[in-house]
Amino acid sequence: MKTNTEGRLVIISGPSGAGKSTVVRSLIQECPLPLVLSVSATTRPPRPDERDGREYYFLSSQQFEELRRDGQFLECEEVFGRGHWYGTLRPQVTTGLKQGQWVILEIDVQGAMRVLEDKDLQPITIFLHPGGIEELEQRLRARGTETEEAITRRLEVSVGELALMHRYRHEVINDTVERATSEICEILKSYQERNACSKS
Ligand SMILES: Nc1nc2c(ncn2[C@@H]2O[C@H](COP(=O)(O)OP(=O)(O)O)[C@@H](O)[C@H]2O)c(=O)[nH]1
Ligand SMILES: Nc1ncnc2c1ncn2[C@@H]1O[C@H](COP(=O)(O)OP(=O)(O)O)[C@@H](O)[C@H]1O
Repeated sequence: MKTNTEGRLVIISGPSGAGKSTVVRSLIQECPLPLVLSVSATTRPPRPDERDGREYYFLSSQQFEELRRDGQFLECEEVFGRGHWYGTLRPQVTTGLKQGQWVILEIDVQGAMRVLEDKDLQPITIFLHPGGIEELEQRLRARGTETEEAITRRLEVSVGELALMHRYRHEVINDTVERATSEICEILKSYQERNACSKS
């Protein structure tokens, strides 16, 4: 049983372009809980506005493989099947939880399913999506970070991801960043209250 001295694990998934990074950034700023983002490792190249250690730890395939062999990943996946690997670094999670933080994993659906296999972790699971494929496509294009081929691939993958939405405890529509942030914050606060009740 989790207690509120221990921190919680929070998984936020959703298709590429749903607004996960934007909403998570806003959540960490606005929500009065000790939230922290687990910074994943990836072999994909950084986008122009991304910094090593902030959005991701950007690693070579060899560095990633070494960490994998060393058991440093809680889970890792080749997302989008294009040779780019992503993984949750175990120390990011264990250190945060020990310090009483609520550690957010912004990870894909397959990675989330792997984390759910560990019955001790009891993550709060949230699926974020923009309400429609057309909106998703528009946001991906507006972000201007992907090639046409990458956008097509991401939209193809999103169909499979949306089909697994029912595996998440909460579904949140990112219509506006402010509203989605507020809804997720309320969801998380409801768990804090449950934790407090289970202590008495
Ligand atoms: N399994 C897993 N997926 C991750 C991890 N980090 C990021 N992802 C997912 O990888 C996918 C691609 O991320 P990214 O390249 O940043 O593109 P974006 O989602 O379009 O911003 C998204 O679904 C992320 O949630 C991780 O550590 N593990
Ligand atoms: N509620 C929203 N309404 C309109 N645009 C949004 C909204 N949330 C995010 N965006 C924009 O959509 C694009 C994708 O958001 P991003 O956070 O990068 O998505 P993800 O991390 O899920 O791939 C970005 O350009 C972002 O500014």
